[in-house]
Amino acid sequence: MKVQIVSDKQAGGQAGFRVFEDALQNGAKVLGLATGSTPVTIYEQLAASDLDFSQLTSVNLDEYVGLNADHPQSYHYFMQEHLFNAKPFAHSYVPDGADLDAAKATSEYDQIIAENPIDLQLLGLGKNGHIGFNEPGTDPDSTTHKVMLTDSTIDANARFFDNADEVPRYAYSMGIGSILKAKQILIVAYGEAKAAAVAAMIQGPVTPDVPASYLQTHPNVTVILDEAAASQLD
Ligand SMILES: N[C@@H]1[C@@H](O)[C@H](O)[C@@H](COP(=O)(O)O)O[C@@H]1O
Repeated sequence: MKVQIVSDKQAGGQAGFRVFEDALQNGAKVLGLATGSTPVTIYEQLAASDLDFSQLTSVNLDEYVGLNADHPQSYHYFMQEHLFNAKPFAHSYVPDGADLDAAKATSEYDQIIAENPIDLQLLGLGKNGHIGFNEPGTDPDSTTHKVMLTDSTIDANARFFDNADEVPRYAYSMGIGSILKAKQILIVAYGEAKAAAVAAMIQGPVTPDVPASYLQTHPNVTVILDEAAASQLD
């Protein structure tokens, strides 16, 4: 894993932007995208750049089950606001949270990933070491699946909703196995609250207790951290 430590989120946005720029220069055609607060500064840089995504495909990691694409807290809506309005792709895929038939929604998404192998996958990191919505205990070979969110993830995401009762209890998420198939992975984390998960991801054992630790098994991972997120590394 290549670890890059930056001063703050703005510098992280620039560093992340350069990883995208290099990937595009090297011919990347399919970008795996993520939501959450962490990628926002990268999307600001991408949106303001002269990079052209109009011939590319994006594939997002996850979506809440039960939210329509036009719900302001859906990940569809987030992507529209933070990137796609400014930089439309030829095709953008996000799991269909409005489809309550989990077997159908997840198998259709696996088909999309199979047809669009991901060149660069962007990831944020959950405080409990989750990636996408792959909570601790998830099978490392998992493909797209329906996830019951943990209380810690519901609490962490409650800030985006009027109250915790409104946070959906389930999500569709690409699996750890799907994520590890990407040719290149960029994972970003900021702040003290992520420090323990960062140390476990990079220096701990590879274990289902820390889904992000499986990134140690991937040959091309870049990690961007601010100093607070890096503070528990040896
Ligand atoms: N499903 C998302 C993850 O993809 C994200 O990485 C994580 C961290 O979010 P944040 O970047 O806001 O800290 O939260 C959510 O659970």
